[in-house]
This record gives sequence, C-alpha cells and structure tokens, in this order.
Amino acid sequence: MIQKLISKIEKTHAPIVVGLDPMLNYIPKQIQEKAFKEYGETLKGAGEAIWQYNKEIIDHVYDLIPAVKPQIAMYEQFGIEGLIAFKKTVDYCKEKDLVVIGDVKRGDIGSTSAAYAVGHLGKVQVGSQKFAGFDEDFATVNPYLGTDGIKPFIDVCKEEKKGIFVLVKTSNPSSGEFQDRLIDGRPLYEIVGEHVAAWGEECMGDKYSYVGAVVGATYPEQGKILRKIMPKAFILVPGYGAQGGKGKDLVHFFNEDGLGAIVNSSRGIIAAWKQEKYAKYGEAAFAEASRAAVEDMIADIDGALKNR
Ligand SMILES: O=C(O)c1cc(=O)[nH]c(=O)n1[C@@H]1O[C@H](COP(=O)(O)O)[C@@H](O)[C@H]1O
Repeated sequence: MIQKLISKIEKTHAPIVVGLDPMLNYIPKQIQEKAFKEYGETLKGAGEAIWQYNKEIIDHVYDLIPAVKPQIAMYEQFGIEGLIAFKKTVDYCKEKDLVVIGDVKRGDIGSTSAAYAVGHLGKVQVGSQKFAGFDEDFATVNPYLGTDGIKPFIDVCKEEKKGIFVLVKTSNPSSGEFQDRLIDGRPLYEIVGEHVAAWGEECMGDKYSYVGAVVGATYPEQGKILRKIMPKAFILVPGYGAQGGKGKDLVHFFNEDGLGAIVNSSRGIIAAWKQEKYAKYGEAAFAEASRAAVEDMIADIDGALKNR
C-alpha cells in the first residue's frame, strides 16, 4: 500500500491528505434537513447527514488527491450509526481509488492490539470464513505501550501489505509535556523515532517502509530532526491550516526526492465554506469551496518545496 500511496502522490503531484473529520455544525443545513426528514433528529439522521456530506466532498476532490484520513472519533460520537457512516466513507473512498488512512490511534497490550489490527487492517476469522471489518489501508497507532503493542499491527501489515503511522511528535500544544521529556539527555520523541525506523526495517517497500510516523506541522524543527532519524519512514504531517501550519513550515519533513511526507488538513478543507476566504461559494456550494481549498493547499506546498 505504501507503493500505491507513492504512485498516487507522483500522479497527482499533491502530497496531501484530506481529513474527513465531520462535525454536524460544518454540515450545511440543506443536507441536515434532508437527513432529519428521512430519519428524524436521531443518531441515524446524524449518520446519514455525515455520509451525504462526506460523499459530496469526496466527489469534488478525489481526482486532485492521493489519500483521505477519516478520524473515527468524529463518527463514534454518534455510536453505531456513526460507525456505519465511517464504514460507508471508507468503502466509497476506496471505490474512488483513494488511499484510506484510518485515524484510529489504537495501541494496547499485544493481544488487544492484535484485535485492533485485525479489525482495521486485517481479516477476522468466523468459522471457516474470513471477513475484513473496517478495511482501511493504513491506521494511526499509539506507540506508548511499547513494541508488543506495535508488533501485531506490523504482522497484519506484512500479511495484507498495508501500513501504519506511529505517533511520534504530535501537533497539539501539550505534546511536549511527555514527548519532549529528556531521557539520557534526549527527547522521548527522538527515541520513539528511532524505534519507528527500526520497526520499519522489517517491512520495506521499494524505498519507503510500511511503518510511517506522525509528526505535527506545528513543530517544524523537530520535524527536521526526525526526518533524519527516520529516513525511510513516510511522515504523516497533521496541523496544516486550522492548527496554524503553513507550506513553508513543511519543507524539512520531505526528503530530497520530494517524497517522504504527506500533509493532512481536515477542517481547513471540509469546512472551507465557513471561512471568509471561501465565503463566496456559500453554504450550498460547500464542496466547491473544499475543492478550491485543496487546490490552494497543493499550490502552497508545491511553492514551498520549489523554493527550498
Ligand atoms: O494522527 C493524527 O492524524 C493527528 C496527530 C496529531 O499530532 N495531530 C492531529 O491533529 N492529528 C489529527 O489530524 C486532524 C487535524 O485536523 P485539523 O486541525 O482540522 O486539520 C485531526 O483528525 C487530528 O485528530
């Protein structure tokens, strides 16, 4: 799957991911009203509204981008109905030939991680049959339980030729509270980065590993260091747009080959219609606003990479 991600980035010239993190207050009234008319103001109505909203955005951007990243919490808050919308979204994106990064941030003791890995990336055995549960292409994984929490994901990735992105240095303001703590004089995120590089050696594609990392756009200096520590890991870079990250902050996340990083924006794309910059599109043309925001993001990152 890392090969597919790379070839799609090369084809689109767009090292970006659209984050599908729907909230009801981003969803235009016309979609909500239609869903509520059919299913009432219920969890099912909310799930339907999310699905219709996602579908329209995907239809307007899929040809510009290599990948999407649905964030499962945004769906889980609506219970089973939300998870149905999550699964419909995953399947629809795959139909559109997009790489799907399930942002599930899992990780537990080995036996429990194995179940998460099977549920999101692998196949579960039922009697004589095997079934894929959510069936994303990549999943985000929390490494803070150590190697035995990661290994089951790697095993499934090898079997299924899928991949993971391991949280190394997150984009949020408090990320330094633990991740920057010095251990033998070195920040914890560097140590985690070294482990990502070592885990990645076990499952290499041609040039890049199936084991990638997450490093926030909001920490460009740390990104530069981590790029060197994990030369063969693809870095998923969230924090662009709504969290303040800009194209010029991102250049050091990329390798000289122009690959090695993929930048996510969620609210900045899917809720573009709410920003002043894209207000001219209005609520009804929300998906056109998303397309314009994707084009602007591609141009911003492309410009920054050309000028580095
Ligand atoms: O793993 C992630 O994707 C992630 C890691 C991180 O350090 N920071 C971060 O913002 N994310 C996710 O990236 C998305 C960012 O959303 P926006 O700030 O709206 O672009 C959300 O889905 C976050 O959960």
